[in-house]
Amino acid sequence: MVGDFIGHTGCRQLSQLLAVIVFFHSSEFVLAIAIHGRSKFSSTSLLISKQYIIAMVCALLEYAIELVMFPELKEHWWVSNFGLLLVVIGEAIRKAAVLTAGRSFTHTIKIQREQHHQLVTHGIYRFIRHPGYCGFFLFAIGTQVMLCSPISIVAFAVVTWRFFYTRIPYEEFFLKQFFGFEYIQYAAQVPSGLPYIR
Ligand SMILES: C[S@@+](CC[C@H](N)C(=O)[O-])C[C@H]1O[C@@H](n2cnc3c(N)ncnc32)[C@H](O)[C@@H]1O
Repeated sequence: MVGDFIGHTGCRQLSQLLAVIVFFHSSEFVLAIAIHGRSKFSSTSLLISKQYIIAMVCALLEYAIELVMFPELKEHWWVSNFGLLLVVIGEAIRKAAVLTAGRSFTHTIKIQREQHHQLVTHGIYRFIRHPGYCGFFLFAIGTQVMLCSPISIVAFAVVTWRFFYTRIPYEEFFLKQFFGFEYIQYAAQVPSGLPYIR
């Protein structure tokens, strides 16, 4: 019934979106529990905020309007498949970050150093200072490229970039307090992993 209304293209692109979103959030949740334990569980581990839901609803609205008014826009399969590739690369980078940093990777920014908190500079952190954010950035844009939604591609890129533009200096303020010169030296040598963020 719904399939008849949205057609083959809509069915495929929306089911791909649902699959990657469900995989992203459930794997973040499972990894958070595996690494930090059930006692540290909070809804933050699901990474679903009000702003995130609003962004996704707006993206779905754009998709629905374009699917009806400009259906040919959604038929650019090489664009859509490139979006899926971005999603997969983004996921791989992010999960590599979570697994490499282990207990040092928390979903909320630590403002006080905990005993187990070690500076991580190996694995993927040798090449990028913020692989978790870089991965999410690619993932978020990839979801909209996958849907061939031009407005949401730009909106998701701008909104996530702005979010990390303020979050990274805040996070690094505390990392410098925790690890001092070691972090300053590390930050001077390794790029953030996000465009135009030093
Ligand atoms: C959501 S994680 C994100 C980590 C990192 N910004 C990234 O994108 O992969 C945030 C927590 O990771 C910690 N953190 C960030 N970089 C770190 C590093 N290189 N070593 C240890 N802890 C780090 C911060 O103190 C913060 O509490």
